[in-house]
Amino acid sequence: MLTLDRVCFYYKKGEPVLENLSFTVQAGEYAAIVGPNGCGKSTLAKLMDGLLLPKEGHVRLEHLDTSRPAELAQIRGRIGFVFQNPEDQFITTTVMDEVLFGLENIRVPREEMAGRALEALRAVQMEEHAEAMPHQLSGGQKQRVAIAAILAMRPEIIIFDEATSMLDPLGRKQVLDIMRSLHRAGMTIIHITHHMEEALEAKRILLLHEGRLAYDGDPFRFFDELPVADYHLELPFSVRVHQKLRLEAPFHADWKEAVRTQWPIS
Ligand SMILES: Nc1ncnc2c1ncn2[C@@H]1O[C@H](COP(=O)(O)OP(=O)(O)OP(=O)(O)O)[C@@H](O)[C@H]1O
Repeated sequence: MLTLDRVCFYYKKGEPVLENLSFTVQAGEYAAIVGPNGCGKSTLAKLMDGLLLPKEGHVRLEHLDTSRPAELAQIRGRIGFVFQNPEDQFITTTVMDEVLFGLENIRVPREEMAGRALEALRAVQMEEHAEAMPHQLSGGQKQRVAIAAILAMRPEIIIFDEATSMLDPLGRKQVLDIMRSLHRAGMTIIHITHHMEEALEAKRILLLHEGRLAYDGDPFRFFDELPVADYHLELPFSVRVHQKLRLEAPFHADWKEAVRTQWPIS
């Protein structure tokens, strides 16, 4: 359970980015965090992972608190972070080394390392590329390697911060499929995204607006009841079709009635 308790954050005093933010993400949840550009989504993600510390309030993973230096490393070990640009994370020369590097950092016993790395590469269908150079892979493959490097460390929560935004449709689909299957396997997924189609995948949507939570709940109610355009967000295609059909439903009802009166079944 990851809890934000009255979190306030600013980069520059007097210019708050997040104000008095409180919510809890339960183990096994799949939550999307959405909001207009610059509303503080990435800042929130970094606070959740302990990359940034709140100016006021607390971020806790169960009883561990990011503001206690002795507990921060434990929290960071239990939460994985996938960035927008996987290349920012690559520092070694092969895919396998990239995954092993993370394991070395968290001091996994040497005899366990190769097995864990292979298992993680298999989970993202990249084991055949273990000896490839990361920089020669496609965008989607690079992001899958970045995910494997995180998976090998066996986190409980993975935060995807705009992790699909640089990918082509196929790469995006592959990463979304991985997120879905990780969620099915019990992993807690926090997905920060601009893409409302992707947000629809989540079971819960949190909308950030002007440093506060403007919505926290079901994705269907979110798209149905909220003036989504007011937040500079686009409705997913499927929701637009659904709303259009619903608007036209009276016409269809009349049409059926007209058919029934014109050609009554005797
Ligand atoms: N390192 C930084 N130093 C100073 N200000 C920053 C820094 N990082 C972000 N900001 C500012 O904090 C605010 C929130 O930024 P953040 O990147 O968290 O928003 P976001 O919702 O993720 O944006 P986007 O959707 O454009 O990625 C913005 O006004 C941004 O300019």
